[in-house]
Amino acid sequence: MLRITDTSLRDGSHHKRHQFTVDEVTSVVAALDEAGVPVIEVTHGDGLGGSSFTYGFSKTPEQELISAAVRTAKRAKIAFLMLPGVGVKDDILVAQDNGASICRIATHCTEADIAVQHFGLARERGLETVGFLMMAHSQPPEMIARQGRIMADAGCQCVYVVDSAGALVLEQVSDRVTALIEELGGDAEVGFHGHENLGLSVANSIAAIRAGARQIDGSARRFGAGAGNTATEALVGVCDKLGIETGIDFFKIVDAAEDVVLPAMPEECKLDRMALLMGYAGVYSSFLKHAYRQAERYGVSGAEILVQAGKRKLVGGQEDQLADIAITLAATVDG
Ligand SMILES: C[C@H](O)CC(=O)C(=O)O
Ligand SMILES: [Mn+2]
Repeated sequence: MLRITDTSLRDGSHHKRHQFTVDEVTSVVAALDEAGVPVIEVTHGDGLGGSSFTYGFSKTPEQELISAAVRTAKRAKIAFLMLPGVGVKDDILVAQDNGASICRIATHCTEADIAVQHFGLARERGLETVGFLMMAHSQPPEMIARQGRIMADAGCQCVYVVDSAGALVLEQVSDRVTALIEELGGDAEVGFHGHENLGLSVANSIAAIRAGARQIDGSARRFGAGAGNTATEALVGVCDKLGIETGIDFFKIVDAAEDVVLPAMPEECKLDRMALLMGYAGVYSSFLKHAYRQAERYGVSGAEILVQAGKRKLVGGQEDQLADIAITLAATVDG
């Protein structure tokens, strides 16, 4: 059976500027769990320890949100995300003490080696592990495969191709999934995490599944960074039609997305000019809200900030450079 992880309570945190409340998390987890979603990810958008000046402060401490999710879920496992250096090893232990059972560790797709200790610790403590190779569009399949090998050797049980910029197009997804499967040869499963910036997240997820991916991320109502993620409810419907078993009830997930998740969103995730530009220029989806903020602050074009971010090939963690770009643009306009 295909395993779908719903990440609306983690990737959606970017879209909500990390303002989730315990009540929202409780109602979303209850609805997703009732629909049969097997894994629900809950964390600050930038993972454990993300609440900061760089990424934006959380309204509610994420460990409280994780505890609330664990208390609420009757069947679903609760996962958390961590980026080595943003979160630290102790954060993993606290999340486990709070009842989370899946540790998802994300690195830029050329830097898997920074996660070796974290995978080791997670496995030693009996956590299930998932590895995220972020910005996977920026490297060819062979590099993704090499980096996946580092993660698997460190104890990662499922390596994800993460299309952080929503920039991958169909075969570019399956090529990367195939390269990973060939490299890992059963040492770890392969997964896919999509973004909707070029309108392809469901199609890309199906391409990944057809290439052999066994775990796929969705977000109910696409609640995620940029134009959002693969809509869990749409993915479930498409899988039903293709005879791919997910264990999720289509009618219940459609209701959950509309009646419970949508009210927790500040607004729908839009496939608008800014989001399309991100997919086209290969810009990290989580930069969207930061680009809006810097555009407003310095009176410059948000779209131009994103284009420049693409030219500079910025990666997650370089959010401060968006301010730098905005200041440079403002100086150019003034001069
Ligand atoms: C920390 C990022 O938001 C992880 C992610 O969801 C992505 O790269 O996409
Ligand atoms: Mn994402």
